[in-house]
This record gives sequence, C-alpha cells and structure tokens, in this order.
Amino acid sequence: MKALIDELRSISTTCISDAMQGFNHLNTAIKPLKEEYKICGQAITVKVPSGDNMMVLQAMKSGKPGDILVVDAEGARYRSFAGDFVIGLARTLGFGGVVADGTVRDILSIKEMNYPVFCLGATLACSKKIGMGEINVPISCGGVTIHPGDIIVGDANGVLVIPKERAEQVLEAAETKMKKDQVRAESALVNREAALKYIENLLPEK
Ligand SMILES: O=C([O-])CC(=O)C(=O)O
Repeated sequence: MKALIDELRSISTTCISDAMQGFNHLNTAIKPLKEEYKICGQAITVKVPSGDNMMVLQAMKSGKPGDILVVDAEGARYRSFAGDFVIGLARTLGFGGVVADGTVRDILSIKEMNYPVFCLGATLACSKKIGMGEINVPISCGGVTIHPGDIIVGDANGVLVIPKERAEQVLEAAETKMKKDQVRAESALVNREAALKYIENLLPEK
C-alpha cells in the first residue's frame, strides 16, 4: 500500500478525479487552510456529534504515521472540532494531515504550523469532551462515505476519496490520463495553428 500511496501522491488530483469519472470528492466548502497543502494517505475515521471532540482525541491513538485523520463533525460551524493544541497533537503523532467537515479555532497558529488541515474554516468556541461518537467506522464527510483505510488525496482543488479496493485500478487509470494530458499539451499548446487544429478536430463533422 505504501508504494501505491507514494505513486498516487505524484499524480495531480485532477487526473485522479478524471480516473474516477469526477465522482467521490468532498464538498468543496472543505478547503486547505493554505493553498500549497497536499495530502495523500489512508484514512483513520472518526465521527463526533456537533460540539464534542473527545473521540477525535481517542481516534489519534490508532493509525500509522502518514495516515490522514478524517473527522465527520456533522458540518458543525459553531463549535470547533480542534484548536492549535489538538492539531499539534495530530502533527506530533505523525498524521499526514487532518480533514474535517467542521471548523477549527486558533486558525492563525494552525497556519503557522505549516501542517495540512482541510476544513470548513474557523470559529471561536471549543468543543465539549463528553465522549459520544465512533472511531474507525464508515463515516460521511463532505457528502462522501469514507471507510477506514480508504485513500484520501487532497490539494487546493479539493479532497477526494479512493475506496481502498479500487486504489490500484484508479492509479493505473490516473497514470494513463496524465500521459494523455501530456501528449495533448505537447501537440496542441505549441502555437496558434496547433491549438486551432486541436479545436477543429474536436468539432463534429459538418
Ligand atoms: O482542546 C480543544 O478541544 C480545542 C482547543 O482549544 C485546542 O485544541 O487548542
């Protein structure tokens, strides 16, 4: 799996999306806190009720370095699922990044960490620590079902989910698409004539 993840990391997210017919990306309201962030790794999943992040902390005990912590926070925007301390824990434990359909607080110090967090933005209030929720179960995040171990790939374009049983097939299709894009750019993006010829060939026969 590690080799496969390394290869997927080297391919553009848009090619991977094309390889999946444009399906299975999270709602684009879930954005990286900095545009340059890129993540690729297997999901550790956690589901928390809006406003309670106890299980986020518990979930961090599982997983291997490089895994992505994916939080189903029910789209909560009033209370944060994490602040700079909880995100600092994720980084210290070696997670490859955090993705959530929820909000963080302490956004400026989280940005200073240069650690990839993808979420709905920032709020002021912290979470309670009551302990409801579930760890490493299928979750819904940004409108997509994510199973533990699925591969999460994300950058400034968005975050997409590759079901783990389809990972090899998606990688192969994404590599093929990347090569096709290269060939197309090399033939069409050369000069005006080549660009016009490309468009002409796309038009239906008269
Ligand atoms: O402790 C929390 O739940 C949230 C917080 O303020 C932090 O992570 O810094």
